[in-house]
Amino acid sequence: MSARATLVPETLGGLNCWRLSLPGGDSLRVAEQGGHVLSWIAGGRERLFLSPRSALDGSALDGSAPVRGGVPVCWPQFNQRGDLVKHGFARQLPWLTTAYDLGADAASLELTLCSSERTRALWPHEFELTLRLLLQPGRLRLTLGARNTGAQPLAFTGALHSYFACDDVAQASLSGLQGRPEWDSLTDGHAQGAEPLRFEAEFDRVYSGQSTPMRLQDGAQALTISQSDSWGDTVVWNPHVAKCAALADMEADGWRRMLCVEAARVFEPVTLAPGQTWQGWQQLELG
Ligand SMILES: O=P(O)(O)OC[C@H]1O[C@@H](O)[C@H](O)[C@@H](O)[C@@H]1O
Repeated sequence: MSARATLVPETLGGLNCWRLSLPGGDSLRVAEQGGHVLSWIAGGRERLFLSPRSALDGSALDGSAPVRGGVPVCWPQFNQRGDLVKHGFARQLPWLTTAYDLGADAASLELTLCSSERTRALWPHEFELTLRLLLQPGRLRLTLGARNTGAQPLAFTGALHSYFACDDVAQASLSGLQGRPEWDSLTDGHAQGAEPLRFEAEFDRVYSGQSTPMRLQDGAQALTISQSDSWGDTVVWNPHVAKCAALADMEADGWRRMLCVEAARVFEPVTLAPGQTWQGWQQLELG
């Protein structure tokens, strides 16, 4: 019989996690807190950035310190575009593990966050949010699904806020956003995406319009990042020196080792009628 994928519980700091591993060596570490992917090892190398100063002690559970790195699930609000806590509450609440499937060449894990007294105190809506992680050799697909389980319409924005590991972001480039409408949140300027993007200063921009696969080149390493059109926007963020220094959960030179490329819904909220569902994915692939 051929070897199959494994799913093993482990802890990181004070967080309950799962390690999902393929027989070929690729693996994923996911925390139940936030449904937060903390690590993706593919091709023998860590592909996600996780700040060593990140709060991994569960302090995020009181809403004060989300984990810095990996793939935070920002929902039901992107950034400060609403009355909720920045980037929404989903990244700071405990999720449940609801399904898994362990094959020889593929494995998946599903985590779910449902509305509760705690979420209703923050946001008066009934919902079911699922994150399905599909791991294959050299590839990870993250699919976020939202269902309105209440009797009233609900509207949300959000993101899969992926932090990619870089050897040196100042030498890295991101291509695939050429010509897309660009909004620079630092200057409030509008332009069109340049080809390729480079990161020599603080960078915080939103690209709207139809997405095509992007390629992150970091030295000899390349990653193809794609997303479903249901997201609508792509956010590219790097804090650079000064903003990084203001983030207590980042090391001084942490900005050099990361680039966020986020599948996002920023400008136009998704509205779900009672019973309606929405899905959006981001896929990461070596090469
Ligand atoms: O520090 P946080 O809440 O995780 O947010 C990080 C960044 O997230 C990005 O998505 C935003 O575009 C930035 O403006 C923001 O600073």
